[in-house]
Amino acid sequence: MTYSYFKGDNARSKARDGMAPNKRLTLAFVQEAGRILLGYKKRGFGCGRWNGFGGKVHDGETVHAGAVRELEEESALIAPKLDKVGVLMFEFLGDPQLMEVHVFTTKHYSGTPSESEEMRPKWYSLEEIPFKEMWPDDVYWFPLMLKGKHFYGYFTFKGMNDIVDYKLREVENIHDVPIPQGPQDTTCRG
Ligand SMILES: CNc1ncnc2c1ncn2[C@@H]1O[C@H](COP(=O)(O)OP(=O)(O)OP(=O)(O)O)[C@@H](O)[C@H]1O
Repeated sequence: MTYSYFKGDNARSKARDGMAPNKRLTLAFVQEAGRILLGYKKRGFGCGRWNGFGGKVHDGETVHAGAVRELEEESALIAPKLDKVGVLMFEFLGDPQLMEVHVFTTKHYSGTPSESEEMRPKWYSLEEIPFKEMWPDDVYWFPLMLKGKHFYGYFTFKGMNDIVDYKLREVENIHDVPIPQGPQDTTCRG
């Protein structure tokens, strides 16, 4: 039996036999009264979409530390007190590796948003969030995040644009949510 353990965060992730460990990523949103900071992804995964700031958690780094680091690298904002509010799992049909995205928010930061090689930041009023130019899952869970709720979601994608199945629920405490390893949906999709 092969287990692979990750350091940090509340739960150890382990990979079942022969299964690739999840890709762990962060996603951080800075909010102010009536507005939210988004970044236009200039390259790589999600290129051409508006999103929060984040990226891969490094080996030996906690998820929280990864979120703080990525936010600073991509937006130049320093926010050491990010609150974890959500976990989003993404299955891309045909890919045995799940993406595990840890979502954070904060209203406390220092610095001025500035463009990085990866992201172009812009404040959006809460009425003008550009969902059509964002990942298609965002429109489902953003309302929970904006209401200050904790949430867990599992989205199954076909390609980069189509959600073929999803589950989303509000949770009492995001730190107690078990994180699946490997695709969970056993439905036959022909
Ligand atoms: C599928 N639906 C999705 N919905 C909302 N957000 C999504 C997402 N899928 C990925 N994300 C986020 O997109 C960023 C990618 O980051 P990504 O560029 O891969 O990471 P990182 O900066 O480490 O990359 P490089 O080192 O430049 O390769 C990262 O915040 C991640 O949470």
